[in-house]
Amino acid sequence: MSEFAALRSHATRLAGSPVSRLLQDDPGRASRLALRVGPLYANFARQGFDASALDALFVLAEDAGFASAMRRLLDGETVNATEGRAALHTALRGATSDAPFARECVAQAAAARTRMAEMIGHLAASDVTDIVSVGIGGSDLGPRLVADALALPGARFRVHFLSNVDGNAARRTLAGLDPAKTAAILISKTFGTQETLLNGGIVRDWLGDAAALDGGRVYAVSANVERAAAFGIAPERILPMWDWVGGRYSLWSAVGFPIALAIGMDRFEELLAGAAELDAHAAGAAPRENLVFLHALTALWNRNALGLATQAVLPYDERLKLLPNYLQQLVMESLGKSARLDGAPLHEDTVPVWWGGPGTDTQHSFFQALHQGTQVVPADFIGVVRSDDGYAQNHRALLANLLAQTQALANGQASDDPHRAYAGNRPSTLILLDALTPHALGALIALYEHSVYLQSVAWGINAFDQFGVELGKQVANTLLPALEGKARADDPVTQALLDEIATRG
Ligand SMILES: O=P(O)(O)OC[C@H]1O[C@](O)(CO)[C@@H](O)[C@@H]1O
Repeated sequence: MSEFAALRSHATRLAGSPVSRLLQDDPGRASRLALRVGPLYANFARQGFDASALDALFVLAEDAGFASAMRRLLDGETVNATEGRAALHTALRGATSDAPFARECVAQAAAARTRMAEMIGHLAASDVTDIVSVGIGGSDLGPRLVADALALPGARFRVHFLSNVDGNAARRTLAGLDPAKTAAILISKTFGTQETLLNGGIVRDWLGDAAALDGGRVYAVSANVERAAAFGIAPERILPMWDWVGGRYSLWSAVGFPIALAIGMDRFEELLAGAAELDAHAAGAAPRENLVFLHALTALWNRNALGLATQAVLPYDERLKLLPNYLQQLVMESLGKSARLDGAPLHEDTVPVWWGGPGTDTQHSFFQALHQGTQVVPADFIGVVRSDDGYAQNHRALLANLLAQTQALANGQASDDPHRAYAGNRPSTLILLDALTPHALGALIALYEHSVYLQSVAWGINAFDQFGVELGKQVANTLLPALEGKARADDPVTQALLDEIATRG
């Protein structure tokens, strides 16, 4: 029997044992299924596995080679086999390997940070007050999340993010900004992304003569210096990216330039240190004490043993409201695959659909479905123990709601009235940050990065390519002439739609 089949037989055995019963039968469960790593605490006691199912999960971890896979990642081996590359985002935040290539990458990352700090100093000495960061996907979501989560009132720079090719995004972003006090950063690993080039052009034109102030107010972060230079950005204002870092794993690199501008270089370094703490833990902790292993195994349990098709992420902190958006790319672009590394088809389901939003708002939108819908949705609840917002009563209410929801989802409540009955047994993991510091956020994001990687290892897929997004881009390019009326679409439905647009346009 395969490890996955073994998991399913445990799920069948446990079908009549809801989480509330597992907790009754095993009073030590609430504390035994909890782990702490630095600023993170995670409790898995409300997930549906018992001790022997957990044993089976750790057999899977052993057979899939979780520990050696972590080592291969950190040592810079070619874990992105379909593109023949390493995925050394860990080298951006600390020296966790003695492998020569990994050490060389650590040095390159440090040199880029030094240049970035110099640029920040230069901007700080200017009269620039606002920064427009132009990028999309991995060149946007991470910086946007972290800047939004950690920027403090009264920061030296206001940082704005522009991603969508919809011109309304540019119009809204630039409204109210003064070109004489604004600098722009174009972030694109390839410097070939349609959205970023179009929006970058809009911002450059909007800056007008101001673009040349202070020796140049348009910066780039890219692995393609030639294309960035052809766009008109001087090489001394181009920070590097490398093919050994995937876009969605790149916020720790110079892609984090807007983060460092928003929160300061010192706090950016703290963010990296938090991630490095998780890197060391993931690579060094024993399997049973390894938070990353347990998080990944829980995801595999819910997906492959229980067959649950979606996963919610519910941050109970307004500052983390963009975390679900960020995780959607990290998880679904990494794990949305149907072919194994060797090209063979997969016989297990891979990524569930990730979705979510911040509590308590979402309690008043989609939580009804979590409590009484016919689909069981496992959830990661994320809370912050200490808050410095100055509203202690609100914070207690926030935490009370967080704890109440996880409890109600797990335990349910019987009623003779089916409309008022709660089935319970809805799995969740509760992750608590001591406080929302750069260090803790770095650790949290690294936890998800490594959990995603280990899930890919269990499924035998590549977490670091994204060929699935290419076809749509190619088709869109072929349709540009059709939208100008200069060509016809090959596809009859698309042509009918083009005709409709032409009639109404
Ligand atoms: O940084 P680039 O090259 O502009 O790419 C942006 C994003 O586009 C994608 O290729 C597809 O969404 C992502 O993987 C990437 O993060």
